[in-house]
Amino acid sequence: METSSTKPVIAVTMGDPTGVGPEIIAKALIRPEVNAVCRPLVLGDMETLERGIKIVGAQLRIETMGTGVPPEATTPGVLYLRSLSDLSPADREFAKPTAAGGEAMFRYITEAAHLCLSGDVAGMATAPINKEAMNRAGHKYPGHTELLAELTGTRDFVMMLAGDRLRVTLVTIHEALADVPRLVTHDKVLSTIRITHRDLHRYFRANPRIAVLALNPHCGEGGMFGTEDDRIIKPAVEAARADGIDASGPLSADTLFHFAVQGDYDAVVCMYHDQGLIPLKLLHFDDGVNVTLGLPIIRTSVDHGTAYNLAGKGTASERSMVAAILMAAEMAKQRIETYGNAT
Ligand SMILES: NC(=O)c1ccc[n+]([C@@H]2O[C@H](COP(=O)([O-])OP(=O)(O)OC[C@H]3O[C@@H](n4cnc5c(N)ncnc54)[C@H](O)[C@@H]3O)[C@@H](O)[C@H]2O)c1
Ligand SMILES: N[C@H](C(=O)O)[C@H](O)COP(=O)(O)O
Repeated sequence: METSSTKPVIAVTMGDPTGVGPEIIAKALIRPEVNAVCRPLVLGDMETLERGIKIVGAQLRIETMGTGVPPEATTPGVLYLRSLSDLSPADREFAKPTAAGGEAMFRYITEAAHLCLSGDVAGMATAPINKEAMNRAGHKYPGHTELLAELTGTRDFVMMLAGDRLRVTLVTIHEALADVPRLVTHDKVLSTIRITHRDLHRYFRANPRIAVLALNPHCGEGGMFGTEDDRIIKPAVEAARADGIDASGPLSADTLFHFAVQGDYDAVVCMYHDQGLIPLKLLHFDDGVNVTLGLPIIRTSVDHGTAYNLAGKGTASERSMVAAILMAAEMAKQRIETYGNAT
């Protein structure tokens, strides 16, 4: 069990074996700032990780662990691995994800979640997966977020993408744009605001200032460009304010981010995926972190995908992977200090 005196163990899932995950993990795990604050335990495939280490030229050797976690005094230059697959060369061909690879991705994620729930590790950080391949393996989830919500029995959860100048949370995630107006309901907006407030308060700052975006241009212009802002979003913000949450909105999305990055808000609640992720990745593509709020476990992730055009070249940036691991370790430290344990 984690205690405040030890560096937290963070499970790092390898993700898609045909993407850049193994390479950015190898690059991240030789970074001194990572090993200074946590003990990474990689969940993945031995041969795929060996290949990633070789491609990036990292001074790392793999030490496999059937059970257990890395020792409190980890050895520099060691990648501690729980090997959970034995993929064939055909399933490890760059940029050609397969169903067997999708099954392996699913296994890495589920094992990491179980280790978090049992308290064996303090949190998890995920490398990118190919959702379509995981679906081809029979696991019908839009991504990690929904799978982890099911594994942890979480009904209300929120995707947050965070950098040091901007944090966005999403009312709707991987939905067709045509479906968004129907999915932006009073309860969903209010629940997103509440979870954003609760977890920002828990992990990042007291009484966070939360901006809530309008769905329509210029907040619907009095109904000329849509009525969801007045009819649905405004009452939800009012209900959040009645809870004592410092929420403002609905606010016009085209100008709000200018003020948010100046520090006027601690988070921006966005109505749909690209409304929030375009400005976030414009500003923080290199160092942004995807955090799943509302779960009983700590989960962070890179803010990018499998980068197939870079897979095997050793050129993909590890900065977001590093930021995700560091954020998971910081959140775990906060939790251990507050509650005595990380789960
Ligand atoms: N966290 C995740 O699991 C996650 C996130 C987004 C997309 N995906 C999946 O990844 C696959 C490809 O998606 P996509 O092409 O839309 O997005 P992508 O992020 O893989 O690629 C978009 C662009 O960003 C570049 N890029 C991505 N990561 C980079 C890095 N670390 N360093 C340098 N450049 C980087 C890529 O080279 C590409 O030019 C899809 O299957 C998608 O579902 C997974
Ligand atoms: N929407 C995320 C992004 O653009 O980075 C990404 O698809 C990850 O989703 P999951 O963490 O649920 O796989």
